[in-house]
Amino acid sequence: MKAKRMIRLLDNADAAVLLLKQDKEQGSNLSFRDLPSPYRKQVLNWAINQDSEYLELESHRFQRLRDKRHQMILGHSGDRHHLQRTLLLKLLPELQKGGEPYNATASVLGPLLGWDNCVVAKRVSAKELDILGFWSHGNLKSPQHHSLAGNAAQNLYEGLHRLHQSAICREFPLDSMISQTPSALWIGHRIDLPDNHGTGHICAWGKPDLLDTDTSEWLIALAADTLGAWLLTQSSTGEKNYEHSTEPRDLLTSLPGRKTFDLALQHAVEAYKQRQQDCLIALVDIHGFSEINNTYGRQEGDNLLKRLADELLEMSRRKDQVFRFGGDEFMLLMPLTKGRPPVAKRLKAIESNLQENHPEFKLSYSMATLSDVNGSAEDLMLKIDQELNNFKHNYKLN
Ligand SMILES: Nc1nc2c(ncn2[C@@H]2O[C@H](COP(=O)(O)OP(=O)(O)OP(=O)(O)O)[C@@H](O)[C@H]2O)c(=O)[nH]1
Repeated sequence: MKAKRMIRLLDNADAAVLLLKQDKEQGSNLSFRDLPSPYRKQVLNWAINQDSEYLELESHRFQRLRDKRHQMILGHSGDRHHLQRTLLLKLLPELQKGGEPYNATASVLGPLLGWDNCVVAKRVSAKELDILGFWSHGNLKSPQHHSLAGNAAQNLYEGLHRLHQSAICREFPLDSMISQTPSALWIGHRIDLPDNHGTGHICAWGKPDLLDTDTSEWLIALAADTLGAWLLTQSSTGEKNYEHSTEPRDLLTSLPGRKTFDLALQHAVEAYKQRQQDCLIALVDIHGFSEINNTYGRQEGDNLLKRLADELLEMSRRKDQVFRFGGDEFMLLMPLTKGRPPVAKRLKAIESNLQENHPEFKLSYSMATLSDVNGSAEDLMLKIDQELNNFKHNYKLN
């Protein structure tokens, strides 16, 4: 077939096509002619003067087919709008089906990326990963459990300011998944939820087949955000199934009481186990409150309890909860986002506010996080009780 007739046939193809005969341009289709002129020059220069199998330009990857005299150059577009649409149109129904979401993400993202391997992992503890989605050379593999130590993704979870990373596989000889392909490129992206940075990560390694590295990174980030958003909707609908307390609020302070605290702590423990959502619990007690009652009368004691309840609510963020645990004891439950909130400093400020009317007013307090006690509610209560006793004991000594 004559070159011109052939090229006319390819005019409506999405791929950009350029035909050369003995290094002379024979024709090109519309998609090729639509490319910016510097691109076209670069492609022509590569086709004539260079031998590499592929040429990657910002949004295209060019490949050549040749015999002794002819060359056909084919350019595939890594058009991001198209990729975004494809990812979302495939991934959302897959997630909706209700299967394992990490695996669903790997099953859609793997073929779309076209790298040899694509992993979607969940961090199950500070030191361990579950590889729940593993797409490798065209197949989905069974889940695996891995230690985070030595894993290429380890840096993504450390410090948490590094959302994205790329490296060469040989840099991670201890990572058994990628050590077989030492010269391959590895790229990874962390999955973040608003209250839980580092829920998991997505990575790909091997030879990029369809997309250039930039586009792959961008697509992985999009998949990570989509999966993160999905996990978030699941966890909030999950919370709707939680048992709610029917305990009436405390009449004096309007705060929820001890039974509600027990339930809230149970929920916090579940969130810690499922999503590694850590939480700080603080027990706050008025030091020598019976003395205050005796000196100023119970009415004044009541007023003080109300003031303290208001101050504790004021120092709390939207996600924190304050409970009247009983008598002059209050409990704070604070999901952790960026490290520990300065609870002791805030309690000192409350103390000095209330000392304006009652110079003898002092608070005793103790606190612990779920991660301090490996997620055990019982150990947490024991720890904060013990520490409160120590605190009070120290007051008496001073
Ligand atoms: N005004 C008032 N007092 C209360 C209320 N509930 C409990 N109390 C009093 O709070 C006091 C708590 O006593 P303790 O647990 O010994 O506490 P404390 O005197 O602060 O002693 P330490 O905590 O060891 O410093 C008791 O005197 C109770 O009668 C209330 O609703 N209003």
